[in-house]
Amino acid sequence: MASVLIWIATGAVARNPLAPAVGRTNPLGAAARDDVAARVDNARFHAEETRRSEELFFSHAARGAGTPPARENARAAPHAWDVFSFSGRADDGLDGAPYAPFGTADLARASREPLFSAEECAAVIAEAEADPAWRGAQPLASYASNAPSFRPVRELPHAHRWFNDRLRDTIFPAVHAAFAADELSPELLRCSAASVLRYRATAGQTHLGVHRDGPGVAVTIALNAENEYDGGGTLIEALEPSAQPGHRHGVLRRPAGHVIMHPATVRHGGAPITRGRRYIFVAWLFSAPAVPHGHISTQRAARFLAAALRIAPASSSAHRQELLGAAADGYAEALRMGAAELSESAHVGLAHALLELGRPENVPRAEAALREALRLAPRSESASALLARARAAACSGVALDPV
Ligand SMILES: O=C(O)CCC(=O)C(=O)O
Ligand SMILES: [Fe+2]
Repeated sequence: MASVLIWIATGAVARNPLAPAVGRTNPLGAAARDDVAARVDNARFHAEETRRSEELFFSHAARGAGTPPARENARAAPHAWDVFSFSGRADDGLDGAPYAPFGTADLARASREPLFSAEECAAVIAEAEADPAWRGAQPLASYASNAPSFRPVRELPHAHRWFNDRLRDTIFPAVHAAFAADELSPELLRCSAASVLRYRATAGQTHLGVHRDGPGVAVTIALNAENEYDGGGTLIEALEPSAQPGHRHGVLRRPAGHVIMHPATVRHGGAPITRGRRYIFVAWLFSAPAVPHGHISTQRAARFLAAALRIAPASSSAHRQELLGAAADGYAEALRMGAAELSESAHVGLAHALLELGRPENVPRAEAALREALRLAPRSESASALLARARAAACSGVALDPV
């Protein structure tokens, strides 16, 4: 599901967007809502997410007025960053244009010096490895089929404390310094989730397909030495054809303690490793005041679609059709809320829901949505696959076969 905004492995979307509907007799009652109601629901959802993040992770909001800024900025300044830029060609479809609040030079950043010592990185790995409770990626996400296993940092008490201190004295200031946007000032930044990831060649956990997270900033800390694995690194799709120095075929690879940051919504992935293990620490940050309406509505629609797809099409279940209708309405809402500025996901989701509904009259609308998705992301595999299915359905002129 490379093009769907799913934060795998990480719990960055730990809260269920359907949550506001829980407790109602008909959870679909909230599906067909007007945009004003949607905005109110989304704002409430975002406020809850912000509060949850403040409980789990350091933030200046939670610190309380008057607390001395211990070690503030001790490590953050002034690190040099390699800067990777958007192509500026909005029609090249490989993230040709930045999303607010980012600028054209904000495709990615990679540190020129380590921000963390090899010892503190090794301590994070040691704690994660001390207990074998690693988790696997969501099997449903097709881009995650060879994905690394992961441990949320909240399960690792020492790493959690370490990370909270580093958010304050290193990471928040570094993000602000690197991206220079008022919306990303340390006071406004929050962390939605953070995990240790482990790629392991012998276990077939070799790579993470291209996807989008977000919105916000993804911060990736390399935890182990580069000579402990072959291949690997953070793949930034839009960099692949680029002549900018400092990457190889779009892959940013750095020694332990270094940091790679990018707007979480740029199409990116984990490049395949062919030997050894690669450990990284990934944190997803967001700006507290901005309610990402398009994103929240997309996630909500995705839940309806996922619930529908868990019901066998052959059952001809009315509930399945109802869920698909709610998903299509939800994606349409997301598009009205600006979802397409962040991602092709809402177009892909809309088309998917329409095709699953199995009514020939929906096929042209699905095709139009998919053409738009492919304009935004020509390499989206899910959009291409669905477009082929829509065309086959249009030719046959009969109700669609279920996938
Ligand atoms: O392996 C990497 O550098 C990318 C990881 C990633 O994109 C993710 O965990 O969402
Ligand atoms: Fe990611």
